[in-house]
Amino acid sequence: MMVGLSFIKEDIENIANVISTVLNVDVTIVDDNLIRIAGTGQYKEKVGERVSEKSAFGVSLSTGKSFIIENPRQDHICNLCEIKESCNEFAEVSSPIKIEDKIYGVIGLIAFSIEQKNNLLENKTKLMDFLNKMADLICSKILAEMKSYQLKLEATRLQMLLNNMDKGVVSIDKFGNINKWNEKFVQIFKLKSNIENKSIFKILDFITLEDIKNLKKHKVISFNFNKESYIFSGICNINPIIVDETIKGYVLYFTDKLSTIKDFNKITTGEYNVRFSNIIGISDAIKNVKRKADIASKSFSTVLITGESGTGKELLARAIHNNSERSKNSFIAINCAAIPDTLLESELFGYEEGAFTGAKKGGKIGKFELANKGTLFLDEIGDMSIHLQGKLLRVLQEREIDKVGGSKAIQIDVRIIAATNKDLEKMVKNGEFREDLYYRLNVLPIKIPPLRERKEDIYSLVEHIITKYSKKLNKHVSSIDSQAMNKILEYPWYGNVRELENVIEYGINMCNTDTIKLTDLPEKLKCEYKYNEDNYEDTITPLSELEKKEIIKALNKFKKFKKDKEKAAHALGISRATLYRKLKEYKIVSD
Ligand SMILES: Nc1ncnc2c1ncn2[C@@H]1O[C@H](COP(=O)(O)OP(=O)(O)OP(=O)(O)O)[C@@H](O)[C@H]1O
Repeated sequence: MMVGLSFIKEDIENIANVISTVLNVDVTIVDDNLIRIAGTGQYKEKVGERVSEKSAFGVSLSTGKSFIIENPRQDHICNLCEIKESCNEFAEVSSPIKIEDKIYGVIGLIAFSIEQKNNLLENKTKLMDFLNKMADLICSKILAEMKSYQLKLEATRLQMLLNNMDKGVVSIDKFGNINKWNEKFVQIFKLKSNIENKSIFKILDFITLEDIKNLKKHKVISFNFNKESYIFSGICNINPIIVDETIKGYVLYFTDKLSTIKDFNKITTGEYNVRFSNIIGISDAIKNVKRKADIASKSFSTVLITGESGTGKELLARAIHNNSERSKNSFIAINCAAIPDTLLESELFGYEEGAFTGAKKGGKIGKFELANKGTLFLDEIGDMSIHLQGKLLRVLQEREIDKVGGSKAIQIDVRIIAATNKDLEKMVKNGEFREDLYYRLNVLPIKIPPLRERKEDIYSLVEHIITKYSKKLNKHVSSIDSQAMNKILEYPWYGNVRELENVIEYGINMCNTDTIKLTDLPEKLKCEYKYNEDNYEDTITPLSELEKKEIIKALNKFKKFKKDKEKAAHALGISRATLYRKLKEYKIVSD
């Protein structure tokens, strides 16, 4: 502990003056380094100088004892003193300032006249008593200083800890008045002026007295903070400070919703961390796709990925994002086909509180806002209604969004990657897709060819999928035999890599050795099922085979949706019961 007499210099000077006035003698006080820190009379000039170790002060400091030198120069204590000969003192008292065993300094009283000497010696006992009291006073000042120094140190440590947190933190009293906060809090809410004692409800309007009133357990609030054109979407945790069963206030901490989502994504699945190296394939076609994607990742321009279902469009979009400068921010994906048009609008753009009946309290943050500074992946863009296409076009042109029920536009910085398995050009010709939007999206087009056009990729994909699913299913399958592999190579893979994954997953489940055999594969692969685009027009395909093919196509198309069978049956124009009967009839395995 670094506290010494010099910390309470002002108090020491006052005490020295008091003693001097009361006793009519000169007073000098030295610290534990024998530095004079206070002095009256002729010692005033000598403050700051060091006193000799061999002086009476030095002896008091080293022995912890009090002395009264009645006859300076003759007293045995003066024997060693270097300035003995020039000493003009008439008497001296020196008394150590002690707290337990630690000596902090010495108080000295000096008489420079016979009168002062008599004064000192006549009241010897009272004097020592008074000096001890003064020493005690100094000690209590030192202890108080130590305490406040410790508190200051503790407070600085705590503030440093708080400032180094990645969360914004603020503490308020039970009426909502701010008393402590960290730098991050000021940063995330862009606060400028001093906020001490200000009401949290005025600064952050998403928190109300109702939120904290009588709150005994912790509570979480999801919020959107909007200030000028700045948007911050986050999560606020409110924790009561309870001392002796009474609520004394609350500590609130704030986290960024994006980072929470990102952390969640990172934790729950490795898929979100896709790199180009995770896109498997050796064909020129896939190499070309990767080359274009690499270029796209270094640009801000909109990317349009086309390809049949299951070719890896989303995988590629994630890899582009992760390889781009935006990788530290969110990748938000939305499937435009999976959400009804009315809902899609609020999913994309969000809405303000009270925008319509049933609008949630606090409003809703749209995907565009969520993806701010990151990437928004608009999957199945071909399924977006003409009405929303218009709105999207405006966002792409203006780089700002209008929330439903919102009064002002919000600036956004989002990189768009769109994807579709539809022929957008054809849709444009048919008036189903806005031409202007098509050109806005198609800045950097990347087409992923279907798997059947790059069969050489199948080997490495199969190997990759076996490893992935073996691990996932906790099985020890490591290879596939040539008969099974040949069937896989022959199969047309309308569902592309997703279908290949399903088949291999099925095979691994069925397999009871370390090698997948033909018998482990689903029935659909074992029947003669040839697809030849060149002579497709001449070949007559039995109707049953066509039917089977369309059923498989429909199953694959709707596989990842809820109620997939119902959707497939609807698309095929048959009932669900008929679909199940046909699955049985054609021995189509489907989960
Ligand atoms: N080249 C590849 N390497 C490794 N895995 C792949 C590859 N292509 C696709 N996949 C895998 O296939 C599955 C389907 O991919 P993804 O969902 O990206 O396809 P998609 O084209 O977006 O499909 P849809 O159009 O139906 O949404 C995923 O599990 C993905 O990991």
